[in-house]
Amino acid sequence: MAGEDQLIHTNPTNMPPHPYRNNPWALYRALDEYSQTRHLMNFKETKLRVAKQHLESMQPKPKTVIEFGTYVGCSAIAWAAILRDLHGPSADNDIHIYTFEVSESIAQVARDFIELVGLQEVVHVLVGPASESLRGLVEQGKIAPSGVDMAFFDHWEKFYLSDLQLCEELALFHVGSKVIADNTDIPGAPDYLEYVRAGGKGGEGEVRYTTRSFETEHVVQGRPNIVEVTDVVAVRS
Ligand SMILES: C[S@@+](CC[C@H](N)C(=O)[O-])C[C@H]1O[C@@H](n2cnc3c(N)ncnc32)[C@H](O)[C@@H]1O
Repeated sequence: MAGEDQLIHTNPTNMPPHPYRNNPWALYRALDEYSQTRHLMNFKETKLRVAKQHLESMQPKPKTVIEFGTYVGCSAIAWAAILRDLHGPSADNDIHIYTFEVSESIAQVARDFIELVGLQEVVHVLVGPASESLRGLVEQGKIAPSGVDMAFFDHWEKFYLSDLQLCEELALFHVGSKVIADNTDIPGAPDYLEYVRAGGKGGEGEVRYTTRSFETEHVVQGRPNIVEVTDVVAVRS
């Protein structure tokens, strides 16, 4: 090999490794930092900390997360990193993040980031309205009844309540599952909050919840932003 051929061969292999390759937390932090000065919708680090504590306290350890609203994959990458930290990298084929994004072009950015950090076996991006994607996963047997350990709501707030009720209809929760929701205060999801604060639909044999609003260090419109953490305390009988 000589001349041009040699250059082509050695150049890429001599390049320094990409700083985010196989490093989910480094990419999450870089995106979070970027979001502090530029437009990027993401579940901020100060809020993620609250959610992370809840996930770490779960017994048994959570393995399956569904996420409503992927955008560029920042929070999906964080959920996968948290689960991998909890179970160790050898458990990659046993942990799953299913994340739903309506925009194909945005989903492609997320897939590229997910691949860059080496999480393509763990994070599954599904394109289309979240409710349709979720039904599809259940029909295909990819998510079993009682198979969701945590559901994260971070798409458009008008869908929070109906999509939570779809999870109930599909019997996805078990006692101890968590439902975490962003932006319930601003822009606001009042019907969702009213529902979880009432403990659910009510009535014999229905899914029941307890819920708490956690103030975070992330300030929006002069107030600490809320993360709503809801526990499933009873499932449909
Ligand atoms: C706030 S961003 C998600 C941010 C992401 N969870 C993160 O923290 O990195 C909301 C995303 O939800 C998507 N979305 C809104 N409604 C949706 C729906 N019904 N089904 C699927 N995706 C939806 C939007 O296109 C947008 O990309």
